[in-house]
Amino acid sequence: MKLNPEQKKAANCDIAKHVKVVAGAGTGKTRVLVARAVRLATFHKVHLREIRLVAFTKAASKVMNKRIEKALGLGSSRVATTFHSFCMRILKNCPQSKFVKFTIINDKEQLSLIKSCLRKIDPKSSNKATGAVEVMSKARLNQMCPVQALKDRYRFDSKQAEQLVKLYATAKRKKLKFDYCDMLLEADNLLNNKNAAKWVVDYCRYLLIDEAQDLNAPQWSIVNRLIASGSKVFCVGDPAQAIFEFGGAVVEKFIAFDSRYVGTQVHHLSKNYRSSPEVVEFSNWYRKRVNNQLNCVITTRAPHSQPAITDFDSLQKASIWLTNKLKIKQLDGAKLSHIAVLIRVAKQGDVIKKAFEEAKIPIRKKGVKNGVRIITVHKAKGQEWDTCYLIDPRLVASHWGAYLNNKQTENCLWYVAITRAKKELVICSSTSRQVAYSDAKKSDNFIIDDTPNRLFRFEDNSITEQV
Ligand SMILES: Nc1ncnc2c1ncn2[C@@H]1O[C@H](COP(=O)(O)OP(=O)(O)OP(=O)(O)O)[C@@H](O)[C@H]1O
Repeated sequence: MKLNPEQKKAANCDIAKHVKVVAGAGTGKTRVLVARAVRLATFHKVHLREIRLVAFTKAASKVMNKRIEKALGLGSSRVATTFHSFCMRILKNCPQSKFVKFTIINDKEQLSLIKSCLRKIDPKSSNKATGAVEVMSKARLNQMCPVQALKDRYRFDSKQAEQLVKLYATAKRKKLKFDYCDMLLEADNLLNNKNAAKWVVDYCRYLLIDEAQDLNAPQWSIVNRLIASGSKVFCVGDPAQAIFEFGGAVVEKFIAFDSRYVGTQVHHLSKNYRSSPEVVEFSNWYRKRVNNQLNCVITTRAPHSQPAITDFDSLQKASIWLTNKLKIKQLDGAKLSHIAVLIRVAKQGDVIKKAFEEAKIPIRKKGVKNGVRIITVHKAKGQEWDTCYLIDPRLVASHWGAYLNNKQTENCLWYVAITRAKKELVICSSTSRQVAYSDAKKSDNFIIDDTPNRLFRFEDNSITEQV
């Protein structure tokens, strides 16, 4: 695996120390993480069983396992895993665990379980099922009281809220099921037992963590307990890409990691291997908006085209314009699988999908490889495409302000979105529509509207070409 000198220094540094790699998008953090795992196994002869690489999604862990396999020539490798399956493995296999028979509840089971609990406390409230699970999980992950959270959100009285929390917990236990939140919290509980922690450390003497800026409080607690029992941590992350605040992520813990564990080696990577200089210049401006202290990056890529912003007053119009653009690209022989449309909420995707389907533009899904990817910014994290179209969150039918995060998280989301583009970046914006951050006034400018003119070109929103 090719590494530049900075990357090599990080991947090969002292294995007796904790390491933190903090760097911008596209600088090869994931590559360094995989290189570290390979180095541990080859140069230091660490048994693969003792190396655990924690990725943010199943897809990311699959890619990492493939790369490790390629480098080590193994038949199969399970070094990389998600945090949740790591916890599940601990709970199922650790001799001190009481949960060896438990399995993960799937979305359908969870919904029907919570609905039946809601029916018992108030037959009219079963429509609150999806929201109620989210509210309870978020509160638990943020170490807040789920009863209070339910009361605040749904105006349940204390008795009803308490009853719901209890009924749901008992129903899950009875069925020997865990939800995602239980897995983290129970694994964390288990590791409070020193013997259990010692047993687990044998399977993660070297704990490598991707996207560490998005770890939540229980995940950090697990990491801290493992460190206390002897694990050495190598974590990579980027505070400008902290986009999972709603899931309880605490970026401050990643920022403070080296102060908490004195002696931690800190590395920075400055070269971007993903995006053209125009995209990098554009994204560096956003990076500074997130945090002026963060280092900007320089690129190794060839120039391409300046990012474009096109203005629309409705999502329908933007979808038709996009359809036309993609037809032209298809005629020019572009591979549709190298193109992504990045949306904020699934509802935006429904409108765009409908327009593409009517125009017979293939959309990437199971069985369709050469199709355009329509994907939320959250899911797009860690991925890259030649061309990215970004859809302004203001371009939705109604309630457009309701789901926006606070300003800081919005800035991070834009940084993540922009930095997925390798060559071409087009923003379908809507300056005529207002937007409200959760922590600011409606009259506040949305981040895109503040972008300096020198960093982008305006693109006409009319459909001129006949396709
Ligand atoms: N030394 C290198 N030589 C060639 N290509 C590289 C090098 N380092 C990274 N790359 C490529 O750059 C791209 C970005 O790398 P990677 O995904 O590891 O970055 P990242 O820092 O994890 O990005 P993000 O923060 O966006 O997830 C990938 O296509 C990767 O293969």
